[in-house]
Amino acid sequence: MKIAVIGTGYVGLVTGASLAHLGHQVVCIDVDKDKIMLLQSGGMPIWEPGLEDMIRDAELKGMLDYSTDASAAVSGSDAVFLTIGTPSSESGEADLSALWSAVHSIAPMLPDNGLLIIKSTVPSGTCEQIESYLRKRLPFSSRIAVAHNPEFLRQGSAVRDFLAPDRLVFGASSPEAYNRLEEIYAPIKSPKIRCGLSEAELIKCASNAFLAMKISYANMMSDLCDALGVSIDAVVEGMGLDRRIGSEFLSAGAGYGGSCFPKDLHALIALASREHLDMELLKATESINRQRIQIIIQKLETALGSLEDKTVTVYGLTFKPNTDDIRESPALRICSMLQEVGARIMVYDPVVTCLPELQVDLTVDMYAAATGSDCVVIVTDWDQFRHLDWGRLRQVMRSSYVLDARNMLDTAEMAVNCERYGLHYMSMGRPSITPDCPINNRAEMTIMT
Ligand SMILES: NC(=O)C1=CN([C@@H]2O[C@H](COP(=O)(O)OP(=O)(O)OC[C@H]3O[C@@H](n4cnc5c(N)ncnc54)[C@H](O)[C@@H]3O)[C@@H](O)[C@H]2O)C=CC1
Ligand SMILES: O=C(O)[C@H]1O[C@H](OP(=O)(O)OP(=O)(O)OC[C@H]2O[C@@H](n3ccc(=O)[nH]c3=O)[C@H](O)[C@@H]2O)[C@H](O)[C@@H](O)[C@@H]1O
Repeated sequence: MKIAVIGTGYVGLVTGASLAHLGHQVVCIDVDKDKIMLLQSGGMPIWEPGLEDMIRDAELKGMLDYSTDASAAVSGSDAVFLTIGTPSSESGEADLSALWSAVHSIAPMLPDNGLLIIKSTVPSGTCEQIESYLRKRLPFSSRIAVAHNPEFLRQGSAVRDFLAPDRLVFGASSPEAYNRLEEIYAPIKSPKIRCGLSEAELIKCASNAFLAMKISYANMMSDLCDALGVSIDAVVEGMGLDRRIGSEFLSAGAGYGGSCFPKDLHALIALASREHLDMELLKATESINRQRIQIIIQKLETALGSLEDKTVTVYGLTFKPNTDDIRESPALRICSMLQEVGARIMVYDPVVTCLPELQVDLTVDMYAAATGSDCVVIVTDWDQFRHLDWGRLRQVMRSSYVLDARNMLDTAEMAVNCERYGLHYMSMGRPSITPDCPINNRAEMTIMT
């Protein structure tokens, strides 16, 4: 099929490349001329595992192209995907201005029998409004269909998630639209759900809100674990084995960030408030998430005393590992709060190596970033932090504290490192480890099969 993808960001580029990989002829379109020029000249605007190889392969086969001009690609298309950003507005509602601007500009280009597929995350009711706009605007509107096909990929595993999703959601109001979506995704064998436009929109927002709520639940429990001296690891492992609960998205730590959970929660709360509904559970989810940063600062102050004039090393800037995205990253909030309390900050991230707007020392070497430091705080769980040379780290540091704000390190291994190198290891909802205090055995759980 001939497919135009409008909006070549994280979702648009992955969607375009994956659809080309599945055998469709795809043109990715964006208003950002620099981005399109970069792609046309073989560059990559984002860093996402597996994406570049798939793009090069599709380009070689002549299945993937880029343009700033939507007209030819849209008018000759069997389907147009809209993958435009829907950020938070000041009121918390989704800002749909860029999406509507694209709808207005491509409406006259849509072919008779065309299919416009909204992939952006939008509040319930948006796609019906787009459909009725097109009906009024276009002469042959009865034969143009609108569909909503929300995207559930995660950054860092976007290609895998796109090609093997847990489910595909097809929201539409005509059999033709469902059938075309089935054709587009025919090679993907995941369960396919057919529903109305508004139901599809709500499936997406409710799913993100539920996942965020699960994370905040784990974080709330980790605070209780800290107070009781109990290990959150054993608690969530024991909870997660209950299939009704499941073990994913129960990792306690610095809280969720990224371009989606925070803004999708705001948008859902704002949508409900228009209907005079107070989404208390979601408000509590947000509040618990906000408190994570304060809790991290308190842990540092308990260990080091006043942070004024202390040097703190922040490991990880991105909102999660395996992406270069720093949108709404907890690390940025930790850096600004550390600055507020007068600490000097040194930062290392494996991918983000330059960020002029952040007034901190950013180095490209993990150990250089820790030199003279009073505490290393792991904020993003990049795999390479699992393989740190703890002896070398302790040698370059001024003091001996490590705060693992993602609970990514194995406590038994850290007990050995603490004893060997004189480190003090802290984490979130797990007993601290000091050089002279071996691991608390209550934290260990053995699963007998
Ligand atoms: N980032 C993610 O992991 C996921 C995002 N989503 C949703 O997908 C949507 C897109 O998100 P991202 O890809 O992260 O956004 P993004 O900000 O990375 O990309 C959006 C792109 O649209 C372009 N654009 C804006 N107006 C345009 C227009 N009129 N014509 C052509 N291009 C235009 C921008 O220049 C930008 O390149 C959002 O609704 C988001 O909530 C859904 C699932 C996952
Ligand atoms: O709508 C979206 O944009 C996407 O939002 C999330 O994907 P993403 O934000 O890319 O990444 P996640 O893996 O969900 O992580 C989000 C944040 O939660 C944090 N997190 C995740 C899991 C966990 O157990 N604990 C935790 O703190 C991560 O560190 C990260 O900051 C959803 O997982 C995707 O299904 C959805 O498509």
